[in-house]
Amino acid sequence: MKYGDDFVESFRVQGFVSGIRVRDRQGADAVRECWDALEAAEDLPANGYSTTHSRHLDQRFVWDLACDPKILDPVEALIGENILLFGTRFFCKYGDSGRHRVSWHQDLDSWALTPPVAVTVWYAVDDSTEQNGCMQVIPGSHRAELRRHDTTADNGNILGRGQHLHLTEEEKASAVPVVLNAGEISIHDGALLHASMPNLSNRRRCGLAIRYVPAHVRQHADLAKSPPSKAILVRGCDRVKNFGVNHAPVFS
Ligand SMILES: O=C(O)CCC(=O)C(=O)O
Ligand SMILES: [Fe+2]
Repeated sequence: MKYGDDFVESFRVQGFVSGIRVRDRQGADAVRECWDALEAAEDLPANGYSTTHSRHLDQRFVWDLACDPKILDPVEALIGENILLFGTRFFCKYGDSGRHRVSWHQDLDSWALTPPVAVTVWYAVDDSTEQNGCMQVIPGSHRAELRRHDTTADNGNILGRGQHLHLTEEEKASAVPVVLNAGEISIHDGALLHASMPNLSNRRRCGLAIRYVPAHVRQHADLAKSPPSKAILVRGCDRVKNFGVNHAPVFS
């Protein structure tokens, strides 16, 4: 099996994997063109960054990525065969602004999940490098407790609630960049400490975060800090229906 014990063990120890190619060059160009078109059609702000949520519900290219076996196969190896798509979000930082960034955080902080199990796939729409502000992660940090996040207003921080964590200098020094070519993904554990620094280049850096949970998790909607998820079954079966039944979008 392609995603066997070594793959799972590496994820268990490090809290992330990266460099998995899910679209060839032509396919990656097609995704980028779809994002370019969406950006233009909706006049998504180009004054530093743009971000938009849940576009798997109305954009076929996002839905197709979220259901692609090339993505679901490694996700299945990590969270099991019954998989709910929990959410999607574009994170796009434009060059030259040198200000917009994603603060240090753990994804699970917002979601009130029991058990706290979730993974985020980050699909590189553009090449993502240290110069244009690729994601940074702290390997192994997912094995500690979830931390209490501060929420300080800071309009350079792309995260909606301004949530952030203060890291020690030692922790920051252990961060590693997750460099990806367009068409590749990384996957990180919902408890992993991660961030991304400002885009100091003149090249856009767009990525699509795709979140998945196993069907057995429960969300305490009253405790969640972001809107409750309308999670959709994308592989396997859901016997418990903790999120109700949310239908897949239909595209004409
Ligand atoms: O795209 C980024 O810079 C950060 C993404 C992120 O925080 C996530 O995918 O969970
Ligand atoms: Fe995140």
